[in-house]
Order: sequence, then structure tokens, then C-alpha cells
Amino acid sequence: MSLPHASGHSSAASASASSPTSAARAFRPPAPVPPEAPRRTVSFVLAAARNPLEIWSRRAFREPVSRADWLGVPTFTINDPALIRHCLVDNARNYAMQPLRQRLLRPILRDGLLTAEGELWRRTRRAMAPVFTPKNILGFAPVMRARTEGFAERLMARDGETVDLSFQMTLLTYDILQATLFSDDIAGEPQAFARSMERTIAQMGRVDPLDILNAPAFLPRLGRLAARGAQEHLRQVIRATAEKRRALLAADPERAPNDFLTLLLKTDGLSEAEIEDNIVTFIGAGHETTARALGWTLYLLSQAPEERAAVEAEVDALLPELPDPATWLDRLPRTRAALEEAMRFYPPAPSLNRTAIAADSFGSTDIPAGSTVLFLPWILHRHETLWEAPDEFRPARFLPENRGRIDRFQYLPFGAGPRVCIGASFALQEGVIALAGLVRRLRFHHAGTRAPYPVQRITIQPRGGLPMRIERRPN
Ligand code: HEM
Repeated sequence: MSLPHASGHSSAASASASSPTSAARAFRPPAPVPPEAPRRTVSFVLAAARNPLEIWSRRAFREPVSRADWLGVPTFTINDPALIRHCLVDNARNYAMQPLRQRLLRPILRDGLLTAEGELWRRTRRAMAPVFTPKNILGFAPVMRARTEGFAERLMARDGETVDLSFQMTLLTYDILQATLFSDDIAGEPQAFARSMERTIAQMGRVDPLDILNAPAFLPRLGRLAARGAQEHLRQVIRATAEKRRALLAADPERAPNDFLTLLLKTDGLSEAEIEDNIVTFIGAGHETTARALGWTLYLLSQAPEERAAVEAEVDALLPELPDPATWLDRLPRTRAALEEAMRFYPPAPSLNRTAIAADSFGSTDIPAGSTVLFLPWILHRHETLWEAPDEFRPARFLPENRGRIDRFQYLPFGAGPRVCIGASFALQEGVIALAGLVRRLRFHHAGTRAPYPVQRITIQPRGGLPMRIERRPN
């Protein structure tokens, strides 16, 4: 059996340059060292179980397209921006969500947007458009800022302590998400709700061996059964919260907060069950991802003092003049560039997986019907033919003056095409507001004995957490 990177072909995508600020001594973020040659079957399976980031050989980071067969299914890994555009945009209808991903997520998210397909997906995406308008997203900025400031104050009181910053960022983004979803108005005990949510999300990242082996759905997955109680509790609370809000909207609409719940209840074309599924989906897709992006950004800045100084100088100079946090995403380019460079290295969603419905062809690449097609930001974002100094932390490549050199389809933290992340502008705004609010008050120093090691679960996480010492900044 041939394994990934058995053959490279297709036209090479164009190289693009970027201009660093301090190229001479740029920091190289930690990553698994790829083996020179593609892995053989046993080594491949072991690496996949341990940490899928370790699967890829050095060739993967050089080839525009590679093909391998896995259990008889042709499997393509695509790093050619033109071909990515073809599959994700121009011929997107030919590429369905991959069955394994559906098997893992659908029992939890049901008919939510992330796992919906076909007509259900089209109807839901259309119904969601009024929820994610720029006006609504900008309207969330003050809550994002207030929650970050409260959180920063609590950490300031812990000056000198070492915390797991990865976990701390999960607490912060969870707080922001539940505030923007429900405005703190949960019909249940908040701690118990948070625990059920944590167990549900942990379940989302767990691949059962029966799933990999394509076993029929009626065979019970034991891990999933164990988390069923938590999921049921999560849904009960969401149902009761929605009921309470419906009553308020009927009795006194002026008093209903303009949060995600109200916006969803006002949509046309979604049933009560579908609204519930989409709330579970927002919880599943919407805060662990942003938490990982924030944690990695703060770690990378801790290792690159010049870059950290540039972000600190920007927020120190500008925040006092920018009372409205809705302007921060556009007005803090260095802060945003650090976040975007961190998502280049550690894309919170490291793989987008599709199945070709019918045979397709583009340039010299022929994709048979039924093939698995992988778009892997982990590889694409470090690809040697696409990035200058791909292993170096150079946030300047994302500054507005350099941004034009990055092809739309070589940087995919939020995906692309009709199924692009619907929460992308929410997440970017939240990321910049949270980062600015934290950097203004705090500095973090890595306190581990070795560099954090990235592992792929559903997001890319630092193995064992991110021990960081808190320093309260003097201002
Ligand atoms: C840094 C944070 C985030 C990252 C990196 C991220 C990444 C992604 C990616 C890559 C996809 C496309 C998956 C694919 O094509 O297979 C996606 C889809 C999605 N995301 Fe996000 N996401 C983030 C935050 C959010 C937030 C905050 C929400 C909701 C509030 C959200 C909700 C969704 C939904 C519902 C979809 C499915 C869209 C569809 O299929 O039409 N995400 N996300």
C-alpha cells in the first residue's frame, strides 16, 4: 500500500515573498521534525494515533499535490492554491464533507451548520446570514472587551504565579461565548452547564478506532455512550434557556438582549430543534478554536521580544485613543498580524477533509470519484514553495502593506468557499480585542522546562498545556 506523499505532480504554485522586520534572528516555533522519507504502514498508523502532525514527511512540505491510497481509497493532499480554489470554490458542489468527520461530529452537532449537507446546509446557511452581519458582530465588541478586562484584572492579582495559559484562554473564550450567546441568562446552574459543555467538546475530539475502521453505525462507541449524559444535560439547558427567551420576546421584546440567542430566534426558516443544534454547534466550533489561537500567540510573543515590544507599543499608544473596541481589528495591525502569524503556525482547524462525489480534473491532476481530498493548513501554511522562511515567526508578513503577497488560497485558517467559517469575523475581532486587552495589562513568560509540543486533536494543542508566568505590566 502506498502512503501519503507517494507521488508528487501538478503544476507548482507560485512562490510569494514576505518582508520580515527582524529576519536575522527570527524565532522558529516548535514543531515535530518531519521524517525524510514517507512513513511505511505501521509507522504511519502509530503516528496517526499518537499525533497526526507527525505523519507528514519532509516531501509533504514541498509537493503541490500528492496522492496515496488508504484502505483502497485514493487520498490527495493539495497545496496548490489554484487547485484549492478549484475544489473549494469553483467546483465546491463536487466535494462533500468526508464521512469520518461526519461520523464523529454528527451525533453531537446533528443538523447544525457544520455537519449539515445538501439542501439542509443551504437553507441553514441562508437563514444564518442575518445573524452574522457586520453590524451584529461589531455589536459584540463591547462585551468582548469587558469580559477580557475583567479576566485580565483577575490575572493581574496573580502576578508572579505560573498558570496553564492554554486552559486560561479556554476560560476566557468560553466566558465571551456564553456572554454573546445568552447574555449570562442561562436557565440552569452555570458551573454544571460549563462542565457538560467541556465534556461534550472533549468528546468531539475523540476518534473511536471503530470509526477509523469504517465499522457500521449500530456498533456502540463506548466513549460516546459515556458522554451522552453530558450532551443531554447541555441540550436540556439550551432548550430551557431558549424557551425562557421566547417568552420574553413575546411579552417584552424591548427587554430581550441582542445576543446570538435572540438573533437565532428571530431567523426565518429554522425549526426549534435546528436552532438548538446550531447553538451546540457554535459552542463546539466557537471558543476552543479561538482559545488555541490566543494561547499560541501569547507563547510566540514571549519567545520573540522584539515582536512583543512592537505589539505592546501599539496597544499602549493606541488603546487610550480608541474607546470603541469595534475599531480595534482595523486599527491595531501589529496585534492582528501576530494573531494571524500564530494561526499560520498553529491553525486551530488543521485539516479540511472532503470526498469527491464525481471524478474531477484540474491541470494534470485527475481525482477519481470517491477520493478523499485533504486541504491541510498545517502543511499549506509551512509550504516551502509558498512562503519565504516558512519556519520563522515573522508577523510582519501579515501587515497591510505585505498582505497582498499572500495568495487567498495559501492561508486558510478559516477555510474558503461556500463552507468558509461563518464565525471568522467574530473570531478575528474577538482575538484582537482579547489580545490587546491582555497585552495592555500583562506580560507572559514561558515557564516550562522545554518548548511546548504541538499535537493535533480537533485543534492544535500544546501537549501538557502552556505553563506561563504572569507579570503585571507597569501601567
Ligand atoms: C479562531 C477561531 C476559528 C477558526 C480557526 C475556525 C475555523 C473554521 C474552519 C476552517 C471552518 C471550515 C471547515 C471546513 O471547510 O471543513 C469553519 C467552519 C465553521 N465555523 Fe469556524 N472557526 C473559528 C471560530 C468560529 C466561531 C467563533 C464560530 C461561531 C460563533 C464558528 C462557527 C463555524 C461554523 C458554524 C462552521 C460551519 C460553516 C459551514 O459549513 O457552512 N467558528 N471554522
